[in-house]
Amino acid sequence: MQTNNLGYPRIGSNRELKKSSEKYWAGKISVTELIRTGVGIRKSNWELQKKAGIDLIPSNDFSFYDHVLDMSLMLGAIPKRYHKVILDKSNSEIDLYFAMARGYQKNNLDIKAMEMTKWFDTNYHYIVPEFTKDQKFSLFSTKIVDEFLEAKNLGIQTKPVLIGPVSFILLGKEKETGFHKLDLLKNLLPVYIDILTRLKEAQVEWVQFDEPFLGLDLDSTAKEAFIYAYEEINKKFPTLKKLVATYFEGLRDNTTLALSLPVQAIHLDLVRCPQQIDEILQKIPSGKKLSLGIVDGRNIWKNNYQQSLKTIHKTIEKIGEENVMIAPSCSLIHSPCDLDLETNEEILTSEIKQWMAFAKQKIEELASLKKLIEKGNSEPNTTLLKENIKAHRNREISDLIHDQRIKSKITDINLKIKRENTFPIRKEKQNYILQLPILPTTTIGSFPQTKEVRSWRSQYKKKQISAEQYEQLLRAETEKAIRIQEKIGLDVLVHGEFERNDMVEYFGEQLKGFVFSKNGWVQSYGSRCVKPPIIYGDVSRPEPMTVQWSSYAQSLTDKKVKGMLTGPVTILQWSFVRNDQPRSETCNQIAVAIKEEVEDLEKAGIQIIQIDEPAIREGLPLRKSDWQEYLHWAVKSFKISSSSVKDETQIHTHMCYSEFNDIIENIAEMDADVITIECSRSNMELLDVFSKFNYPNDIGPGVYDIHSPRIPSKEEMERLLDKASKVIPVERLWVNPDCGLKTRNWEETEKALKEMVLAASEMRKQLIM
Ligand SMILES: CN1c2c(nc(N)[nH]c2=O)NC[C@@H]1CNc1ccc(C(=O)N[C@@H](CCC(=O)N[C@@H](CCC(=O)N[C@@H](CCC(=O)O)C(=O)O)C(=O)O)C(=O)O)cc1
Ligand SMILES: N[C@@H](CCS)C(=O)O
Ligand SMILES: [Zn+2]
Repeated sequence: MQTNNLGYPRIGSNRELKKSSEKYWAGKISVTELIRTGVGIRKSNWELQKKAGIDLIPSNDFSFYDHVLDMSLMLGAIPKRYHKVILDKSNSEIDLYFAMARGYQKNNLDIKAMEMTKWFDTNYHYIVPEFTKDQKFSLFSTKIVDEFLEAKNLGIQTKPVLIGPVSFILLGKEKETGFHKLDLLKNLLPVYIDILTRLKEAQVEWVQFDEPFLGLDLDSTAKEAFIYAYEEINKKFPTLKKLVATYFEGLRDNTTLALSLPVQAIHLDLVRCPQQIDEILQKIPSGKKLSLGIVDGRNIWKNNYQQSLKTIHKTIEKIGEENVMIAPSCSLIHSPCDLDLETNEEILTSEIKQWMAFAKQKIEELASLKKLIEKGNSEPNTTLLKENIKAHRNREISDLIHDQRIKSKITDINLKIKRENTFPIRKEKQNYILQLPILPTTTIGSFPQTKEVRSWRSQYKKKQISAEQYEQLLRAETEKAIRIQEKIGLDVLVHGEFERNDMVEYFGEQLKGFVFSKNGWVQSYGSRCVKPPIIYGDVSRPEPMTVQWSSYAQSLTDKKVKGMLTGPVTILQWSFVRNDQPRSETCNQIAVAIKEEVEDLEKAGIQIIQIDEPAIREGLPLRKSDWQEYLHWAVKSFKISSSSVKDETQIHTHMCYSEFNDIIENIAEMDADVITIECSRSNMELLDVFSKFNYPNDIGPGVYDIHSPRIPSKEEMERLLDKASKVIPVERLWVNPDCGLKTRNWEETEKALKEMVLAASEMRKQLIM
């Protein structure tokens, strides 16, 4: 039996990659230094896995920004607009790469970044490959071969990882009409053959092809594409060991297809879909290897050895030990690096820590399971097993987890899940109270999280400044934000969220049932990381969480200040969630906590409250047949949090990164008085579905992209508003950016918002004429 890893976190255990990349972008270090950081991270990752005893160690799992973008570069899928970047001789391959990821504004060039979207149902974002009708592919980057040789020079034989040809195409977007992206497969395969030829020459033994789409609903064209692609590859490389990795879902109706592919091994996600193993074992052709994804790559809980051993033994019995690999369920890029770095008892107590495993510990778990299989119950293996059983038993009976009062709150039949009156009645009452102009202007909540703001928090956490000093600094920053918003002329103000390290972590820190890591960073996109809170027990709200900030901001101005909360589904989705009860139950508990906060904000006189739910779409199961069950509890949780206010209180929600076509009815069912959405990058196309469905409530389509430092002009926003007003009646339109402004600086923010307010007033004038 072999241990197999699908991918290791590439940010470095102290976020070395983030720090280095940001310095490189700021011109503070050279390309050589940046590359050196990459070399260091790869070396340490490979050595760690080798030392732990992993048999199949991945290479090419490192990326300077995103592994899908790496593939586009490798395959020469470089959109024409970036070709000018290569023509500038002072630029290297990595500058072209970053231009595609982040846009390029230099030397009289102004090129927008490629689109970014969510990686399946995770909080990781990838750069979307772009395809044209006459798309050509050719080997552009040899990174995969170079990194294999780099490891080999260190004496480590690795298994290069790449995205399989079908998933690569399915991840991309057709930038023109008149063709189907899978038509491109025939042109793409010769480049895969070229890469595999070079890898074979370099004496690669195993190659991992990631094909996560095998876990999704596939039409017949996609199914045929899988067969065609792997038959073509196998014709050329019959003896090269090919492992097709599936993850994030079970194979279900694609089982026969996946097992029929002419490859030596298939990887299964047995955490998401443990039950698939029985069908697979019945259908697997003899001699094919199975990689059992039994260690959870998406969560931080310790593996249950007894359960894993049962699955491994069952598989060995059926297909023989020589055909079995054990692995994490998916790449470990979704796990934080190393639990051993969590040494602060005040942040993470040893009682809870003993229930957990980060990436390094998951690697060690695989090695331990292998020992337990190979050497049976002899010492020291019995100790390994006993310790694991003890940790699980300790968690099961811990007093920290269960709270009967919380359990009864969520089953309370008096819990309101519907507003008192319908939207038209509420709107009339809100108009009367709020007295807002037509096309009201607002922002999504956060204002620049400057270096200073972050360093105050860091000093406060390190006890270098007192709680009073920290609060005073944040109050001053909040007042500054209020004055700036007043000067710009926005209609509905926000307090700016300066007190928040992150829109989820901040709430987690104040809720019971959550713990935190100090260094448990996970890549979100490029150099941006998040530190997901860990939900270990029943969730409740001991005290108000945001009321003092919203009330303070409201006390500074006559304009309305919007209260700002993160919704239950987003808190759930962007946390590591307990695995001892259904997610829906945890979500309901968070919903009750948010409801209590909403009620306290209302009592404190806050008349507009926004409950952000940017992750509601991301949480949608990958298989359509599972959608309704999820949507039922997700929407209900939002409604629990938002329905107990009076008609006059205006509830907003905000969603970014969302493709609403499939779920528009459920969005309508959430019944927020106002929804703000990301829209500018799609040129308002996202609004079509709201219009087609006759979405009944108010909408604020984002009129500019906050991910870019570019300042939008008044005219371009007017054009977008004009376009929006053709599909949504102006009485129901709001004017706002796409998302929060925390990643921008003040200069960009002020300039862009001034233009936005001017665009709105221009539109109002035209309406009067
Ligand atoms: C809206 N988005 C979010 C997602 N998920 C979340 N959990 N939160 C989100 O907001 N998913 C979808 C999108 C993804 N977008 C982003 C955007 C920006 C970031 C980001 O900027 N991340 C920061 C880390 C933010 C944070 O937690 N900051 C902390 C700690 C800051 C820190 O590094 N401190 C230093 C010391 C600093 C000093 O002394 O000057 C340290 O601890 O070493 C804070 O502000 O306190 C990032 O840096 O990557 C993420 C996702
Ligand atoms: N209120 C949050 C939402 C981000 S999705 C912000 O403005 O950053
Ligand atoms: Zn957003």
